[in-house]
Amino acid sequence: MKITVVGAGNVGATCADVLAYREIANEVVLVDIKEGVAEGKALDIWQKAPINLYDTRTVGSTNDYSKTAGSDVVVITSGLPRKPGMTRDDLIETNAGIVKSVTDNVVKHSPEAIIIVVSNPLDVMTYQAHLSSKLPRTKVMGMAGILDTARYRAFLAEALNVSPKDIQAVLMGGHGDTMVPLPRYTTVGGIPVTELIEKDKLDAIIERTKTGGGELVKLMGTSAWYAPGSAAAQMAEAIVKDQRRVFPVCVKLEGEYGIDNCYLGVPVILGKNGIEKIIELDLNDEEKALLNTSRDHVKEVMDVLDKLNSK
Ligand SMILES: NC(=O)c1ccc[n+]([C@@H]2O[C@H](COP(=O)([O-])OP(=O)(O)OC[C@H]3O[C@@H](n4cnc5c(N)ncnc54)[C@H](O)[C@@H]3O)[C@@H](O)[C@H]2O)c1
Ligand SMILES: O=C(O)C[C@H](O)C(=O)O
Repeated sequence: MKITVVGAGNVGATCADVLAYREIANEVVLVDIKEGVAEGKALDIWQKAPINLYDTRTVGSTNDYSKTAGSDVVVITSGLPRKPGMTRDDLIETNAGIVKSVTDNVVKHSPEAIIIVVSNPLDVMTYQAHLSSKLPRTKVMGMAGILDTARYRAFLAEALNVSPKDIQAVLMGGHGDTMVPLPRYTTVGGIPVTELIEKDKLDAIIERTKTGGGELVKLMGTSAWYAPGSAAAQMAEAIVKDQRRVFPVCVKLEGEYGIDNCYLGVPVILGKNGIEKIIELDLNDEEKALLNTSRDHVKEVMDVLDKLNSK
């Protein structure tokens, strides 16, 4: 199996490292536009192999997509990260151009690849990759839900003083402040979370989750990479190993949840064909209203992208 990661910055290099040391693929190709950076990071990861004991080959490339040919999965992380004071949507103009050109190159050399988009604004960059690649919606998806649920699970584990391994959760909607964590679908070792934590504490955790990306941007001056890179690698693993894992993933909705032509995070089964199935939960009125608010926001940003593309 061969996986390409485009963008050898913080998220891309972390993702490539996880793919390599966990031996998720035989070959990982890292691509960047900055001369030598991808080659250097790929070499550094390869030199870690004798220490951490793995045999995944890591290859770097400065914008030479012939090295990516025949990839099974391509993770797109190229693009600007936000700085303090910015929203993810502020990145749209620059990152749309980058995602468009990268996707064109990816598809030329790996027409069968499944594409996982990470660049922000996530839902709309997934739309851009879908437009550029012309691939079916099952093969173009965005990573955000695994990261957002991981933040929610980590905060809950801390509050309850339990292992994060035992917290299961579903989160839906766009990757922004309108995301929709679902306490009704959150369990701790099988026990509904609402039986273990007071409502005000849970509400505070939900609010912290919604702004979890911004919390890190404020602390570091740029956005997060360890959890995002690992989350993208986990999606690639589910695909190349045909694991049929159930994850929240950004996908184009075509009528599911009563929503049409919008890229939103929903629970799916992820396997060798990409999105194997979209799982439709029976949401209550309050949850549906929150999801529709999230849809409205993403649709507005999709419209901005359509206008940029028609210039
Ligand atoms: N979906 C999510 O949950 C999530 C999480 C974290 C970061 N992100 C997003 O991922 C993106 C990358 O974040 P980062 O922290 O790794 O940024 P970074 O600046 O560390 O890395 C980005 C890399 O992309 C490269 N690049 C730019 N244009 C390119 C092109 N045309 N071809 C190839 N490479 C190109 C840059 O040279 C740089 O090395 C940002 O847009 C960020 O907002 C998304
Ligand atoms: O917050 C950001 O800008 C990056 C990413 O979307 C995140 O949630 O960490």
